[in-house]
Amino acid sequence: MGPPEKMLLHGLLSVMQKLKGSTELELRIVLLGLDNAGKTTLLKCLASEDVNTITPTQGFNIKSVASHGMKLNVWDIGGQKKIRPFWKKYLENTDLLVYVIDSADKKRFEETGLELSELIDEENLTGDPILIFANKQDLGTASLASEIAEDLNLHTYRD
Ligand SMILES: Nc1nc2c(ncn2[C@@H]2O[C@H](COP(=O)(O)OP(=O)(O)OP(=O)(O)O)[C@@H](O)[C@H]2O)c(=O)[nH]1
Ligand SMILES: [Mg+2]
Repeated sequence: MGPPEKMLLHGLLSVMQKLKGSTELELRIVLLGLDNAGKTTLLKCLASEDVNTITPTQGFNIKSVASHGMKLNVWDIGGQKKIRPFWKKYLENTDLLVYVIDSADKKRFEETGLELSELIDEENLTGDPILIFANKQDLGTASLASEIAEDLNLHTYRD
């Protein structure tokens, strides 16, 4: 697992522990985002698996990872346009949504922002934390997380 994924995992687990208390031992985490954002790569990093043979996800992948005394059931859903209508059905009973963005794909910020705003209207998500992951920060052309937040109007989202 590379340093960014380690930081992500550590950060999100401490947030989840605070939100849910220390009693919750199993969490359902769903990864969503446009195709090519890096969701499957993230899933494989979290599971300490090789990331060199990844192909676009046609349906979904699920992995269970033990970490920080918790069992994380991580769902990675394909982001291609034809799969997006099915995203909603994975949100039921979700503890955390991680929305992954390719920070270097500026021409698709509008598209990813629209998909995100549709997800946020889903009632299955009400009250659940959402983490927006500005992925591919290693690329020279990547936008900063703060620029993405502004582009996607994240400040307009509440609760
Ligand atoms: N440079 C760089 N490339 C990355 C990073 N994460 C993923 N990639 C690359 O981005 C491409 C897409 O990665 P995937 O993990 O397949 O993306 P995905 O979101 O699962 O895509 P779908 O399954 O189609 O929804 C692959 O070529 C990855 O190697 C990253 O942090 N940096
Ligand atoms: Mg994938």
